[in-house]
Amino acid sequence: MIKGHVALVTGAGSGLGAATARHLASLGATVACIDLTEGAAAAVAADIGGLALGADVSDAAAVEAAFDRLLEKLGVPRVVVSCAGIGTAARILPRDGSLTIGAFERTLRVNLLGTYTVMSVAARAIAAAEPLDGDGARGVIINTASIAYEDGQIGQAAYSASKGGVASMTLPASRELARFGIRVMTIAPGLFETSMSAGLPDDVRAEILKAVPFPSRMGDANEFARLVQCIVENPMLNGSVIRLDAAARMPIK
Ligand SMILES: NC(=O)c1ccc[n+]([C@@H]2O[C@H](COP(=O)([O-])OP(=O)(O)OC[C@H]3O[C@@H](n4cnc5c(N)ncnc54)[C@H](O)[C@@H]3O)[C@@H](O)[C@H]2O)c1
Ligand SMILES: C[C@]12CC(=O)[C@H]3[C@@H](CCC4=CC(=O)CC[C@@]43C)[C@@H]1CC[C@@H]2C(=O)CO
Repeated sequence: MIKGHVALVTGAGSGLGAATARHLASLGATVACIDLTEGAAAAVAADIGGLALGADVSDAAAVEAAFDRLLEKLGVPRVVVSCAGIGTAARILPRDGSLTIGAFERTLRVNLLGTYTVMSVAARAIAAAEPLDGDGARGVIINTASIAYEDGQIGQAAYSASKGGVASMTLPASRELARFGIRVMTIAPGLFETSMSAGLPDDVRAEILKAVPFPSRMGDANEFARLVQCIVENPMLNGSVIRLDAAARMPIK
């Protein structure tokens, strides 16, 4: 379902998404790269002979328009990987007494609604495509949560809620889309070396790394991409959330 097929990666302009787009291309897929930062998506797409699409995944109309262009240019993607997301630091009761409801809403809109929107638009197209094998497989959708969905730290209520929603969608989505031959899986990464984690203060990063048993280091984005490949290539992986975290359990803050 990779070599000779079309794949779609959101958040492909950076980090885990960019590594995944590159890896799928190296395995013979033609990859559409969606990102809010179209220039970043274009740089990756240019490197891998793919298609760059600028879209805000929290904007359903923008996602549909991007997907229409994808269908026109490349055809139906059989592998869809949602990496687009934001890391939000927002306490419920910040010291300045402000309310952080706007930060919560934005985080949920991008990380949860955006993931649902891409999954919905993609599933509609994949369900109408021809089956690829004797099982009747038509495609696989891989979403990205975070170990924060289970080990959320102080200041991560919004982020953890958004990732908890992504994780919780996995089983019902896989159950519903099974009849169309579409698998749904979620990866919950620990701490990986990307632009997003670069925003971690050094003391916070050091505390998190102390809680990473082995290998006690930040993950490499290519290690995330290799798990995507494993999921695509193993048809028995469906409806599950896989923690990719070196046995990490994040500390309280
Ligand atoms: N890096 C980590 O340690 C880590 C750990 C756990 C989970 N994650 C998750 O992995 C995913 C990828 O994160 P990353 O570390 O590669 O971050 P990153 O910031 O390097 O890449 C995220 C990409 O998503 C894009 N994006 C953000 N909002 C968007 C939107 N509304 N529409 C379209 N594109 C949008 C950004 O422009 C960026 O290119 C995110 O969902 C993140 O929450 C990351
Ligand atoms: C998202 C994640 C954990 C966090 O909450 C941080 C984020 C990087 C930017 C941040 C700086 C802070 O001072 C507060 C925390 C946070 C929002 C981290 C990037 C990846 C981390 C993750 O998801 C671990 O699984």
